[in-house]
Amino acid sequence: MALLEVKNLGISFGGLRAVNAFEVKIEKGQLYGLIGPNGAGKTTIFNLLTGVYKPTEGIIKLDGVDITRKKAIEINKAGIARTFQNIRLFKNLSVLDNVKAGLHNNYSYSTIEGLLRLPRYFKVEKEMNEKAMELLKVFDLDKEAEYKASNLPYGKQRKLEIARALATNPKLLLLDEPAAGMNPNETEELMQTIKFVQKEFEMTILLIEHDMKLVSGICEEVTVLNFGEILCQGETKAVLNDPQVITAYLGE
Ligand SMILES: Nc1ncnc2c1ncn2[C@@H]1O[C@H](COP(=O)(O)OP(=O)(O)OP(=O)(O)O)[C@@H](O)[C@H]1O
Repeated sequence: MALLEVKNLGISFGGLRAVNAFEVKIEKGQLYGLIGPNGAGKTTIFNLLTGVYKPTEGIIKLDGVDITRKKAIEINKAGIARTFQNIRLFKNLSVLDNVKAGLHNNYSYSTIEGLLRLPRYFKVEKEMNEKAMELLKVFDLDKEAEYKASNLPYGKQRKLEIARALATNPKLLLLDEPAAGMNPNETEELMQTIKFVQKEFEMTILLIEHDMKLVSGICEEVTVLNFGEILCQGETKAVLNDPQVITAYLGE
């Protein structure tokens, strides 16, 4: 059974058909790419998968469970986490607290336990600190744990966003243009990090990306969208060499 199975997904905004008949099957542990020109509908698909938008039609199944009409918070709890095209960190919180914010899905104490600083509060806080530091180490951000998130350089802010998404303990991680605004060295490092997350966390990852080096370097399969429709889908190398894709998208 595929971890993510999407059938006949569509959404219209007024007269605009932003996504039409979108289908995909992503297996557990796969690294999958979603590509296409600006305005093709990629981010809209992420918004549909995460419950930000409700589809006009179609079915979304995560691990066999229909999550199509669930609320965003329920979908996150069911196991889908994401990062955004424009970084959305808690800028004034520390790097550590940003990751801890993601951990609240899985660690909790009651308001009373928190207010009265009961033993459970200290136990849970200690566990959360340890877990958050573990995650920060993975991303080589542990030395900056106490920095304000907004003071991190751009490439590190992007990594922190991924760390925070992983803190929610997802089954599926959605990355929206993770390499946007990065220089080639940062992109290269990010590619290694994404591969590492896939292996180390046995994570299933769906990413939107314009950087073809990144896509061909790490994605096993891709779907190319064009005007909201699937143009081509399958093994990355074959898709990127498809004449239709080259003409419509790569422009070569
Ligand atoms: N809330 C909305 N209301 C109206 N139109 C929308 C809405 N969200 C997206 N669209 C439209 O849907 C189409 C697809 O947009 P989308 O942002 O998904 O494209 P994209 O492939 O992610 O593009 P990019 O690579 O530029 O981020 C665009 O024409 C966009 O203007």
